Amino acid sequence: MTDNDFDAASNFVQEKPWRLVNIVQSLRPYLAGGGIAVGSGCLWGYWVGYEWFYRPISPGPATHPLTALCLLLLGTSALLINRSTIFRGLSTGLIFVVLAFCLVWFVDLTFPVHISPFITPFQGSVTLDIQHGKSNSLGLNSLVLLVGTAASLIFYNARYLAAAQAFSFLAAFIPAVSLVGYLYGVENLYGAMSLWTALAGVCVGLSALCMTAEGGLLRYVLSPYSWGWVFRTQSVLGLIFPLALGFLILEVMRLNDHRVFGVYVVGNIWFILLMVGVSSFFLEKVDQQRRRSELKLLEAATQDQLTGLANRRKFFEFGRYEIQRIDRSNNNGLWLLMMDLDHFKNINDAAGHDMGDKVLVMVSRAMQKSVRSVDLVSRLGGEEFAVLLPDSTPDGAEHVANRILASVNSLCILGWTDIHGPVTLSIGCSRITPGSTLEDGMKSADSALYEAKRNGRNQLLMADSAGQSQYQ
Ligand SMILES: Nc1nc2c(ncn2[C@@H]2O[C@H](COP(=O)(O)OP(=O)(O)OP(=O)(O)O)[C@@H](O)[C@H]2O)c(=O)[nH]1
Repeated sequence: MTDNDFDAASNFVQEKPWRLVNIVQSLRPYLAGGGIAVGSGCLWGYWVGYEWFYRPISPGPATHPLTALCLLLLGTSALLINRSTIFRGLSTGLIFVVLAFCLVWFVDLTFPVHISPFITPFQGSVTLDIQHGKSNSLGLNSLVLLVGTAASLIFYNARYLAAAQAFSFLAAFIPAVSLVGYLYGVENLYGAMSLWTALAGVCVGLSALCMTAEGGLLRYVLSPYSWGWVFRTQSVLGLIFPLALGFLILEVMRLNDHRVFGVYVVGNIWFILLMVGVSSFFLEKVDQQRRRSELKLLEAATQDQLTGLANRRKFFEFGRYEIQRIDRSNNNGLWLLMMDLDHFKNINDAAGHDMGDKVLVMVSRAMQKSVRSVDLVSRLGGEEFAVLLPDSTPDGAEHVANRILASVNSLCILGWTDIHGPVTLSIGCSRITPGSTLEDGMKSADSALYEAKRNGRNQLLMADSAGQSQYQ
C-alpha cells in the first residue's frame, strides 16, 4: 500500500464536518421571523383597517385573524424553542395555546356550533367581510398546517427528530401547494388560503423542519458525502423540472388542448427514471471506492509494509484457522518453520539501514518463491520470519526449508553479497499436532532454531533432532 493509497483510504474513513446541517439550522430564526412578520402584519391590517395586509389579492381569500394569531404564536414558539429553560417553557405554552385554538376550530368545522367567533380577535371585521360577500373563513387546510407545525415543535422538544420532521414536512407541504396555485394562477390549488397564509405557513413549517436538520432524513440530505450531493442536486432539479413543465403544460391546456396532460405525466416519469439512473451511477461509483478502500485497509492490517509478506497478525489468524482444520480433518498436519537471518545486525552496521531493508525485501521474495501457494510466509518482526505449511509431511517440510535455505544463500544482492558473501539464515521446524496450540508449535520450532544458531547457523534443525520429537 503506497502513501497515496493510504491517504485515499483514510480520506474515505475520516468524518467530514457536516457544515450544511449547521447552515440549515441557522435558517430557523429567519424563517420563524418571516412567520411572525406576516402573522403580525395581518393582525395590524385588521386593527388599522388596511385590507391589503390581510387580503393581498382582492377580491380573494383573506388570512383569518385566528389563523394570523396562530401563525404569529407558532413563529414565536419556533424562535424561542432553543433558548433557556424559561423561554422553552414559554414556547411550549404558546404551542398549547395554538392547539387549544385549533381544537375550537375543529369543533366548529365538524359540528353545527360556532364557538370560534368568541375567541377570534377582530371578529367585527370578519363579520363585515362575510356580509359583503368576501371570503374570510377558517379553512381545513390552514388547520392541518397549524396542527402539523405544533405537533412538529412538540416532537422536537421531546427529541423525536424523525417524527418532528415528518410533521413539519406535512405542515409546509400544504401551503406550498397553495403557493404553486398562486404561481400558476390556478384558483383550485389555493382555494380559500390567502397568499399571506401560504407564505407564513411555508415559513413556520420550514423553520420547524430546519431545526430537525441534525436527525431524520434531512441529515442524510445534508450529508457532506457524495450521496448528499446527489440527493441535493436531484432535489433542486426535482423542484425546477416538474414546476417548469407544469407551467408550460398549463399554458397549452389554457388553449383548450388537454392532450398535453399526457406529456406532463410521461415527462415526469421520464424525469424520475433519469434521476434514478443518475443516482445508481453515483451510488455504484461511491460503492466501488468504498470496496477498494476496504480492501486496502484490510491489506494494510494484514501485510508487512516493508516486504509485502503477511504480518504477525495474519500469521496468527491463518495459524489458528489451520489448527482448527487439522483438529477436524485427518490430514498430514500443519508444519511450522521459524526462521531468523544470521548476523543481520552486521549488515545494518556495515552497509547501513537501507541495505538492511533491501536484504529483507529480497530474502522475503526468495522465501515466497520457495513455497506452495497454500503456504503462508510471514514476517513476525525484524529479521524473524515464519512459514506455515498446511497438510504437509516431515519430508515435505524439510524439503521446503532446504529450498528456502538454498534460495536465500544464492541471492545476489549488489553492494552486500558481492563484497561480504552470501546471506544465510537458520531454521527451526516443528509439527503442530492435533490438540496442541500454535504457541506450542512456535515454542518447539524456536528451540530448534536456537539450537541451529548454536550449531553454527545457516542450517535447518527439525524439532525432534533438537531433542523435542513431536511427530511419529
Ligand atoms: N534494516 C532493518 N533492520 C532491522 C529491521 N528490523 C530489525 N532490524 C535490525 O535487525 C537486527 C537484529 O539483530 P540481532 O537480533 O542481534 O540478530 P542478528 O544480528 O541477526 O544475530 P543472530 O540472530 O544471532 O544471527 C537489529 O540490528 C535491528 O535493528 C528492519 O525493518 N530493517
